[in-house]
Amino acid sequence: MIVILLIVLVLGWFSVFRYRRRNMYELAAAIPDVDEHIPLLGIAHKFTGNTEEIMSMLQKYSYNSMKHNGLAKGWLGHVLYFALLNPVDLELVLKTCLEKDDLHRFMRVVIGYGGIFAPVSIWRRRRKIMVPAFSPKIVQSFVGIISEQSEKLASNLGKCVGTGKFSSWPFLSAYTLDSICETAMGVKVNAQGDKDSNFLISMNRILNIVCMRIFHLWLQPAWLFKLFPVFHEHQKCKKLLHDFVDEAIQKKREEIGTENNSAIEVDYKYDLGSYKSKTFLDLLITLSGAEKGYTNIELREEVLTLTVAGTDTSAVAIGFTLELLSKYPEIQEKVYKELCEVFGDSERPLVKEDLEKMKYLERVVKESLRLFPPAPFIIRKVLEDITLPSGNVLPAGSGVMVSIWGIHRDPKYWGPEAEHFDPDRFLPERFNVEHPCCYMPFSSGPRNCVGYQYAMISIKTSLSAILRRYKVVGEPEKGPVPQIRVKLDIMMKSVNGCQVALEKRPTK
Ligand code: HEM
Repeated sequence: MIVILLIVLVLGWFSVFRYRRRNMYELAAAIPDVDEHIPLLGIAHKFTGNTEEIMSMLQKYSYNSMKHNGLAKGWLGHVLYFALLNPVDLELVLKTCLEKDDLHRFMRVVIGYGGIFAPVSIWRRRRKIMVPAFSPKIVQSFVGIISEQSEKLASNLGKCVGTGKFSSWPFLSAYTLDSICETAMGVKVNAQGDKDSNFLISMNRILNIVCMRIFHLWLQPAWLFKLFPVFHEHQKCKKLLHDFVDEAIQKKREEIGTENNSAIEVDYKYDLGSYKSKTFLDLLITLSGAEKGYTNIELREEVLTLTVAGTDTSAVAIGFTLELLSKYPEIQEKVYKELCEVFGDSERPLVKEDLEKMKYLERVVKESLRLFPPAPFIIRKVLEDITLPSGNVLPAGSGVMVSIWGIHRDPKYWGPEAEHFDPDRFLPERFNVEHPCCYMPFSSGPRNCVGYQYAMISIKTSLSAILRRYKVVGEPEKGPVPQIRVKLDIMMKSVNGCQVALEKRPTK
């Protein structure tokens, strides 16, 4: 009797649930599926594999969506998602659906309401404060620090010359972390000098755990997550990151106080006193209204956001570019020739005037970001029904996965050679994509990446420091389509950790 009652109750609840969402089911029915669905689970069972398999599934769905004019749907259990890669439609989505998808909540647990993951109500004010801190003039004032860190990177890589293939990832992520921490907080983390840097280890580990939570349903509910040993590791890493940033904020507040009293004290542990240009932390304190502005917690959230948003993304871009150049030696030689023209016989570090002269390197980086965008998917929430220019309607309550990966490889916009590695497609006389959203490694619309100029400076500076000194060697690619195995680990990363070998270039 009790069993029958339970079944009736469950069926009743299920019918009411479906009835309330009838609008969603009706609208979804008009849009093709990305894959075969099974009852109740939809396509959720396709995401139980490792991070490489998950990435390959999302690539497959991007290609399937391409076949349906850039829009197809998939149910993850009761949650409806769309894979979108039509530039006209996605421009509207990125302009109007500003709320991030619920999956971002696992990141919020770690870094709070910093810009990139914040709900719209909080994000608006934070974005207004963040944007002026990234003005071209301010970003260019960081070239000195970035160049110094790039020289360190090149010198560290020197230890791997002639040792055969090695993973360049640990070198690259230590470089981007050091650069970000110095420009964001004015703190020398020295991850490049200390491969056991607690900050770097904790950041990598916590991102890895967050990724596991996103894809492993059993780690999602907070109460259940606490029962797993990984929870304690998560808390330990989080505490270390928070304490580190809090201490830097405290020092900075004291430093600003001392500066106001016109006596500058040097803190040797953090090296704040020797710091000439303003850090992002200084700027955020000032731009938010000094003492009446951000609280220490808000500052921590913003600084952590910059650290997370700016570290792996740029490191991934540098790594993919190195791997690509190792596969296409003739393209690498053209880069080297350009660097010889810019630097001549000198071994001097890069200065900001050099950046504009590296036109070919810039095209190589752009092409690398097109084929291997570090953030290949953006997921937004649909709060109200939205009619797309293509005529389809996305129902309220669904999520949209904008596939940057897909749009960058769609032959409809990039021609039959869309997947070829061809940096010269970015020559001004050749570049003629029909819509600006056909190329958007840094996203588009009001929530696009504020750090894109910073990223381009960091990527070009480090690559030039490496490629001036070393020839990057790999297995030459047999055809024009580069084959690099990728995985989704918050960012899209190379499975082999950007393996290359290095040969020393002759000294001038
Ligand atoms: C190659 C390197 C980078 C790539 C590919 C990249 C890409 C992106 C993407 C796709 C977004 C998401 C936008 C959206 O949801 O529409 C984003 C947001 C953001 N990025 Fe970057 N990024 C890079 C480097 C950086 C750097 C170096 C910084 C800071 C120093 C940075 C700071 C941010 C911030 C603060 C946001 C949040 C913007 C907001 O929500 O208002 N990024 N980035």
